[in-house]
Amino acid sequence: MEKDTSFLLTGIKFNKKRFAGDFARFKKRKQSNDDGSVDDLSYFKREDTEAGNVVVSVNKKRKRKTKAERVEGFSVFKGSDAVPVVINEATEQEENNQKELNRQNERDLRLRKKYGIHVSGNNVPSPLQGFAELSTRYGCESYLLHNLVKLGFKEPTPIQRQAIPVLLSGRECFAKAPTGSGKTLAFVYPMLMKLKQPSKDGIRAVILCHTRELAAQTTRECKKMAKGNKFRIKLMTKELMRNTDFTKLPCDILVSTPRRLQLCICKKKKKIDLSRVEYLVLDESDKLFERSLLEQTDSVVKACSNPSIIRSLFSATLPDFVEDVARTVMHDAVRVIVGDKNAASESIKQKLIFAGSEEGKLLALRQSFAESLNPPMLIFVQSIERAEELYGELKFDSIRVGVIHSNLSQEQRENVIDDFRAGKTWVLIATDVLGRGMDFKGVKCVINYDFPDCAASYIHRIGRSGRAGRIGEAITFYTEDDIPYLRNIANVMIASGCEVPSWLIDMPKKKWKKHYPRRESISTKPKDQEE
Ligand SMILES: Nc1ncnc2c1ncn2[C@@H]1O[C@H](COP(=O)(O)OP(=O)(O)OP(=O)(O)O)[C@@H](O)[C@H]1O
Repeated sequence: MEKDTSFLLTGIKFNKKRFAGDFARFKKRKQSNDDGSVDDLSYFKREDTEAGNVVVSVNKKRKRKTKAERVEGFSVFKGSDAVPVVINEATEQEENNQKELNRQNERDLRLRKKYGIHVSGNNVPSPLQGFAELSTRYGCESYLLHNLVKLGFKEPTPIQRQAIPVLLSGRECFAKAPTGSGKTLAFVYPMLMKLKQPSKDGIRAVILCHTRELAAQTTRECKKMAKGNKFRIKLMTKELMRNTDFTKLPCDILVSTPRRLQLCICKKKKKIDLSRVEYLVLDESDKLFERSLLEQTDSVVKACSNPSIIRSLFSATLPDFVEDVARTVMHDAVRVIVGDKNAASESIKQKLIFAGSEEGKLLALRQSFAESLNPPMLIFVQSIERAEELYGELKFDSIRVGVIHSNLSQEQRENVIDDFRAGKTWVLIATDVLGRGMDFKGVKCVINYDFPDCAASYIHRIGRSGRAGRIGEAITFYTEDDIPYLRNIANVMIASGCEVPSWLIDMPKKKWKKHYPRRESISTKPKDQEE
């Protein structure tokens, strides 16, 4: 007797030759249900009735397939005296299953409503009621649960409640949830659960991040979550690119920027092979689909050619064009949206301040430092040049200030981040290189010294504060040049539950193209005295 189908055949005589077609179909279906869930293994349950008859009951989650499957299943038992009994009991069982399914759907709806989760897609798996279900529903290994406890995570965040079961069910997914709401864990955790053990079968999972800083942070987070297992989790550094024979690289999870990975794909010799990648995550996916990164991202997506790959897209902003592009490559994906589509995190207090001129901005900034400096604090400007100018102005004030932008070397960038994390620097001036994804837990205030270039950029920048449910503050300076775009920020503020003055709501809407106006220099020193 075949091991796979033993539960179907016990106690009856089965002519395998005659019913080869049916047999093959059952076998095939069993193999395709490979999400490892307890439910799926018991897709067909064999139950012995008191009369010794065999009843085939169908798992509630596959209800839509029930009818067709049952009819085919019965053909297997043709000629058996027990058939009429089976039909009645099976019908009753089916009704019970339907009732249970309805109850489960109602529970799911209630839970999703409670946590502001919106889903679309076929047969979306139930959200998690708590982390304990990772073990009861999905057989999560205990070391992973221990790591959650060590990290101090008691309850899943809304995105974790829904995205984790989706990915564990082997479904592709695009997810949008507010900044600081735990999206990293939502994609790393199911990846670790599905990979199970380290293996030497080449690179099995890839996480793409738009900047080196975010890639480094994500690698660190992965390692924390995987502690206790010997997964090889690698960050694609310059050194790794230069000195590695990728045909021999032992690696389970690779974290990289698209540019670096593309260079390794295009190498002439010892190039990287991504054809066995089982999981691909595009973090900050809308950024990865922007023109500047699209070609590189596309090369990586193409190189991950495993037909059974599970891809997922995560971001706090998910414009329609990203969904449209994603839909062309993803199969039967589930869409998970937490909160309002164009909202910032609700735990951030948002303020707009009219500064009049460039000089006015600097005065307002110094005045706010004098009144109350609430470090650590991030200040965003629109260009590398302006970041250096502002740094030049503030570095002699009695505050500890740092600056970061893409013209610094990798080592300088790492040092600046380390100093900021360690509290050696109180105020960090940054371009949009730090605008997304970076998790500086304690940041209490973000200042948009220069108006952001689009609504998404605003949402991500201010989302560096108010993370993991903490209270944050965001102040945005604006000048005459920015006034036409104020209404767009007002829309985000309204969607995030902030109060907005009526004059702002009455302003006309303006289609927001990339807004980087020419601004006067920040520097107050005469040109000939600048260093
Ligand atoms: N279940 C949880 N309970 C408490 N804190 C959590 C939980 N999950 C994650 N966190 C913490 O929340 C913070 C934000 O998480 P993360 O960086 O993943 O946010 P994000 O949603 O990816 O934000 P962004 O959109 O800005 O990239 C981190 O410090 C993380 O450790």
